[in-house]
Amino acid sequence: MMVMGEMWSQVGSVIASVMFAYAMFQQYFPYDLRRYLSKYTNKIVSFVYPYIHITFHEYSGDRFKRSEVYLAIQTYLSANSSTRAKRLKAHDIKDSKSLVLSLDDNEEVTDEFEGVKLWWTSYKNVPKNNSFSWYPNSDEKRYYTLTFHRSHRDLITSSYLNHLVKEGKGIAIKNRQRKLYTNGSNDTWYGGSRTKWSHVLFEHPASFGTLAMDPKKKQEIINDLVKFKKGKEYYAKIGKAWKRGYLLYGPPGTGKSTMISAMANFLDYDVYDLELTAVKDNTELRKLLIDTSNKSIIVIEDIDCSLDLTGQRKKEKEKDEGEEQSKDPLRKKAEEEYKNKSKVTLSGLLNFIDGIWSACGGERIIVFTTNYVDKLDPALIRRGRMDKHIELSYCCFEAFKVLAKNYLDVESHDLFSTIERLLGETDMTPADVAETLMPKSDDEDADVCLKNLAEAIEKAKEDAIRKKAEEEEEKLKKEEEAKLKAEEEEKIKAEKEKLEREKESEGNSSKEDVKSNGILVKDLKEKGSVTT
Ligand SMILES: Nc1ncnc2c1ncn2[C@@H]1O[C@H](COP(=O)(O)OP(=O)(O)OP(=O)(O)O)[C@@H](O)[C@H]1O
Ligand SMILES: [Mg+2]
Repeated sequence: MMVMGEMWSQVGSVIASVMFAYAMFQQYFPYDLRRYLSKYTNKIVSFVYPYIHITFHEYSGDRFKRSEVYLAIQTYLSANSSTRAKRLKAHDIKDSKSLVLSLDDNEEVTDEFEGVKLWWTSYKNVPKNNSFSWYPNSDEKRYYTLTFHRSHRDLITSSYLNHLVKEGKGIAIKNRQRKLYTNGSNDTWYGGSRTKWSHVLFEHPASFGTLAMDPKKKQEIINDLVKFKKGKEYYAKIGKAWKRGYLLYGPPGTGKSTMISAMANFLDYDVYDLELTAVKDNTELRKLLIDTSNKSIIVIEDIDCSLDLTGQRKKEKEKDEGEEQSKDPLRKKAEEEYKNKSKVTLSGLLNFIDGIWSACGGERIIVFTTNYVDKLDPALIRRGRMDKHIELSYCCFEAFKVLAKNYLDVESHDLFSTIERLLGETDMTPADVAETLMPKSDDEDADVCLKNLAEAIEKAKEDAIRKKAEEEEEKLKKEEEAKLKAEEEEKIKAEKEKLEREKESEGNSSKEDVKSNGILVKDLKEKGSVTT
């Protein structure tokens, strides 16, 4: 026992001496000398140490975009090596059924390729931070290191890495879960800044089958999307970035947002819901764009609420519409928020849409929605930017038939002709029609719901007539008031003019007197009866 104790104390003192010597070396040897020595040490080490390391960082360049190779390695290792690793990280829940596992930080696994053994290690670098924080550091750098014997250099660098990236991407496509991304505020609650997009799984059930609109128009949109999806070579041939812009416009509740979901499901794309008011400036907008993936739809909803984007025309119209806009508190609030927070400009947004950055990756669809198409700057929605303009309007009979089939599973009914006539006479949004068609209890069957709808449209029609009459009355009243006001003003003006004229004529007559007096004085002077 004594011998063991002595041995440990000797080991301890050797370690202490080595550390002391190393500290002295660090402190007293000049940097250049240390670098020189380490160069030769590395050479000697590589002579006796036959392994090669390759490092794959998560972010290449200026942390603009996650490296695709890194992601492919992550997927490959998750699929192939997670059974062998001892420490794993559990990720997203796939289809809400199973966990996705990947290597934990600083964990090592082995892989084999054509009989050659290799080692993969995952690392996380946390930069030294002087201030203490309980919360995760946003500047963490992750990377994988691949280690293999130098005799297999060719096999690994040419065949293995290609095989790995291909496999990784293949697995990613197979496991692909569509996501709905959104850009919140880039400051987290603990003060750090993290990746700008955050996501949830995209699970909206809308499809073109359930979308209520004119079938011809619907088919046209579907054809357009199919052509776009298959158009990689065509776009390359004509020298255009592989992207397409859609402008969806129409009153609230006509299915603009629903159509975006239907498009995403049809194309099997991710959705990036871009909240412009949360984007600090044009640079951040560009960064967000670069950080979107291929096969995605980038959506900016209610683009008219972004004040500055309406450009010059807005300023001209401002006076006329100021009154009307200030009536809508929600709109006013959104506009104020935008004014306070965001410095994105119209030209920044135009660059976002068709600048050179938009070409990286390709296969992207950009969708704008608005309730007020006339208020947008023409530059923003011209063809080439917003290639296809789609109007979503009030519910027509064809659209109603789709809703009746969806909500009640009914394709024909006695009330259909009445509903067709009524829908032709009044405006009702698909959202209102859908809501009325939805059974509210188990007792409500198709007959009840359709009857409810007919009544609702009838009522909407009466309301519309009453509203129109009221508006007409209001208009007449205003016109009458304006007329009276104009007459009053005219009267006052005439009165004023009369007074001025009178004053003038009074002035003139006194001038005449002076003038005639002057003549009189002149005459008398000439006659010598007045002396000066
Ligand atoms: N054309 C439609 N086809 C099927 N359902 C529709 C349609 N339009 C509206 N709806 C129904 O009404 C609801 C509201 O529609 P949606 O959110 O798509 O309207 P919107 O045009 O985006 O309105 P807003 O301009 O207010 O954003 C949807 O959840 C959907 O159930
Ligand atoms: Mg909407």
